[in-house]
Amino acid sequence: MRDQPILLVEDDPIMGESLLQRLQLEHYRCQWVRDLGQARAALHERLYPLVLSDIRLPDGDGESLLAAMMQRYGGCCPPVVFMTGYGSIAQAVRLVREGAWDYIQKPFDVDVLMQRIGEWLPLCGASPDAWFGVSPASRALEQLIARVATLDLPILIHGESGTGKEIVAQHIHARMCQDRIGKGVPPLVAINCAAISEGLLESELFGHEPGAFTGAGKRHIGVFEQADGGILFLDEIGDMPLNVQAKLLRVLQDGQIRRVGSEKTIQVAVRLICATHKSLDALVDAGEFRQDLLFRISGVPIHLPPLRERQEDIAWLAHRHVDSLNAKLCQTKRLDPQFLAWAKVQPWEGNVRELFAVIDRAYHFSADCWVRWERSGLPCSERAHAAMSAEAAQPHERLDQYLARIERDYLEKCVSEHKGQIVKTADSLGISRKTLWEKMRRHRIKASTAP
Ligand SMILES: Nc1ncnc2c1ncn2[C@@H]1O[C@H](COP(=O)(O)OP(=O)(O)OP(=O)(O)O)[C@@H](O)[C@H]1O
Repeated sequence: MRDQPILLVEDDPIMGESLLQRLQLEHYRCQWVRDLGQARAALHERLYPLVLSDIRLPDGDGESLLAAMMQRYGGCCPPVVFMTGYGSIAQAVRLVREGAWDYIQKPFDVDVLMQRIGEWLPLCGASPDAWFGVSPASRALEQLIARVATLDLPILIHGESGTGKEIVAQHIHARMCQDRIGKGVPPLVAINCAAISEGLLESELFGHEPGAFTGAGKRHIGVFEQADGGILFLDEIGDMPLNVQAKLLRVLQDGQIRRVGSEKTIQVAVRLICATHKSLDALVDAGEFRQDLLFRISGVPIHLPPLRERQEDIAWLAHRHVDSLNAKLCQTKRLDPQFLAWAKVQPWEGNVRELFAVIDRAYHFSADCWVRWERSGLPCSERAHAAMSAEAAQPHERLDQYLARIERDYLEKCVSEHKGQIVKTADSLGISRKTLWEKMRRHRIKASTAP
């Protein structure tokens, strides 16, 4: 939980600085913004597990912040706690009634605030739980999937390539596993109907007996049997030939399969999730897809919008992907805000798959700690230039704060890598032990940061 930054909205420089330092001392990551406009921009970029905000801001107040958050996230609003002076307690109480998480009255003991943050954060599970995205469309999708994940209905997912259809199937499988803790892991078997030749698809689905056809030397267990008791994910179902569709329909009606070359029927219990990027209705009209099969497989139809229609997800997905690359490669790279401004206006025809591939390239080619659009190898349109200029006009973090943050992160990483051994850490950094101690004291880094 401490890996996710808390958003601090505070216009008073002394209060803001001291809260920032204290939060960092407690090993929380924190992003400090000074007004409502900056808070809105920050909330647009990523999802925070907790927002700690002054109730009175230079360009608005608690009501405007809460309204902006509600409008942005609907019922999935990240928890917000207001810091309020004596004169605005009535307002704070009203805000809690309207959906704020809590309030704390100024002046407060910072130790008490830290203790309460420690209590609030584990309760803030709703927001970091976002697994698909933070756009209203993604949050609505997550809610729908939460409702249908445990129902015994076939699911039909429609969406362009790279929108995350398989991710949805994996999530439903994970939910199924949670429900069956202690009873073994149910299988999840995926097959791409477009990638298998017409002659082999039937055998891949239902299996075959030895000698069933030329080249069928050994018995083969098909994916229906492999997925018995779990989930079968049939990707690109729109590409399934009509004769196989007829056999699939029979299996779905009876719950029984017959291996190719066998007379014996086998009962299977499989939760079916189908996916396609094509319009199955159009295929039905064209006589290329059976309408009765379409009725059977579309118990719950789910549409995944393309990434360009859920722009708010871009920054969230991009940050998550960089975080996972950092974790895998033990790096501390960050996304350049200009990258995000550029990314938001790209068409992303390959959707999330393309976004991740571009980030991979920019990440690996970056010469410093920044993941920049210039390293993506893609051109910059006029629209993207305009978006980047607008981003550049936003107020930025002060240089001294930025440098201090970078120094702290780097020292922490080095101390941890050297398992807290000061002599080795100082040697690796090319500084004296005394300098290292002083820096650690200034940044409140403990030698016990080591694992
Ligand atoms: N919401 C998401 N969160 C995290 N990763 C995602 C998300 N959506 C897609 N991805 C990533 O994008 C890539 C493509 O996802 P996935 O294979 O699920 O898409 P798809 O719609 O099934 O694509 P295709 O139709 O081409 O098979 C994968 O690397 C996946 O991890």
